[in-house]
Order: sequence, then C-alpha cells, then structure tokens
Amino acid sequence: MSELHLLDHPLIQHKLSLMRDKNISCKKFRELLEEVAMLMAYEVTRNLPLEETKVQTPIAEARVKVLAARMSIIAILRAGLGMVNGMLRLIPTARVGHIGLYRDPHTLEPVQYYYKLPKDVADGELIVVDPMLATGGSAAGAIQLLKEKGARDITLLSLIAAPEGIQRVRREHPEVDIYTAAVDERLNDHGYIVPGLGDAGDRLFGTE
Ligand SMILES: O=P(O)(O)OC[C@H]1O[C@H](OP(=O)(O)OP(=O)(O)O)[C@H](O)[C@@H]1O
Ligand SMILES: O=c1cc[nH]c(=O)[nH]1
Ligand SMILES: [Mg+2]
Repeated sequence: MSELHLLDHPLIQHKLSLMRDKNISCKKFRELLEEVAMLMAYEVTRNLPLEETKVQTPIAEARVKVLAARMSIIAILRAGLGMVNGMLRLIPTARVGHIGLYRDPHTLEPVQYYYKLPKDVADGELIVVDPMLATGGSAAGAIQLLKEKGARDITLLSLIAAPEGIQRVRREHPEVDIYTAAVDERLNDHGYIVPGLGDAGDRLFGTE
C-alpha cells in the first residue's frame, strides 16, 4: 500500500497558511508556491537512491555518492506549472514533462488536452506535481498515462489533499506514495477542497 507523507516542516506550513488567504496577490501566490515547492522538493527526495563514484579532490581521490536515478518532474497543467521552478532549484538536472488536464465542471472527471513527456520516461524516478488533490481524478489520470508509457517509479506531490483524492489515488495506484503538506476536511458540492485555497490555477495565473 502506498504511503502518505505529511510534510509538516514549519516553513512549509507557514507558507501554505499565507497562500490560503484569499486577499494575497497573484504575484505573491506565485512566489509562495515556488518557495513551498522548493522546500517540498527537499522532503520528497529524501529517500532517493544513491550510487558510489569517485572524484579527485585537490588533496586525494574520494569515494562519493551521487544520485543514482534520472529524475523527471511531471507537471499537471496548469497549476502544477507553479511548482516546477521551485523543484528545479533543488534538482536542476531533472527533466520536465507536462500533462494538460482540466476538470469537467459537471462530471468533475479530468479531460486530457495535451501531453509532452521526457524521452525514455520509463527510466528513472518521476515526481508528479499538482498543488491540489481534490477528487483525485486528475492525479490518477496523469499517473495512468505515465504507467501506459512504461513508468514505474512514480511519486505524487501535492500541496493540499482531500481525503477523497487520497483514497482514489491509493485505490487506483496503490504503489504510488503521496506527499502533501495538508489533508483538508472534505470536498464541497463543486468538488473544491474545504477549506483549501480556491482554484489554484486561477490564483496562479490571474484568470479568476
Ligand atoms: O483532484 P481533482 O478533482 O482532479 O482536482 C484537482 C485538479 O483541479 C485543478 O485543475 P483544474 O481542472 O482547475 O485546471 P487548471 O489547473 O488548468 O486550473 C488542480 O490543479 C488539479 O489538477
Ligand atoms: O479546491 C480545488 C479543487 C480542484 N482544483 C483546485 O484548484 N482547487
Ligand atoms: Mg483550475
């Protein structure tokens, strides 16, 4: 069964609390999402496999450890885009893939309109990023697409999760670990997370 990791670092919690405030500007929201994604990148990469290699220091040869796996960040458009730069600050060699999904407002099911993935996406570790895990349809759909392309080592990183979304991802993809900064109370009748932070994509791009 997949593990649920609650990222309770004080800086992550503080920044998330600022983001929930409906009165902050689009600019501030974007800056905070990038900052919080960078902090979350530190936590989500904690168990990445390392391999040994050698390096010549100015003094002697040293046996050192470097990341063993190729890393890819897969952003679910649009809101996941807001997490990419923060992640790349800590994992600058990661490749970036994009999956375009929007939720049908009536069925709440995801509609795919785009994808572009790194070559050989099946090799290495994938971190799927999207700030909001609500019904879980978008995340589960994105993970399904990645699996169909052969990917195996997939982790999901969301800023806020609803219990319903966690359950769905776990049911459909029991091997995928989920990292989140908050598990909120529930979904409202329109599928929005309560209390959540509203529509992350709209707040990020000023389209509300
Ligand atoms: O768990 P779910 O119920 O699928 O909801 C979560 C999805 O909803 C939002 O995207 P949205 O459809 O608003 O698209 P946007 O990012 O382009 O605004 C959010 O960024 C997730 O992708
Ligand atoms: O609360 C929610 C639910 C889905 N998508 C969002 O952006 N926010
Ligand atoms: Mg949206």
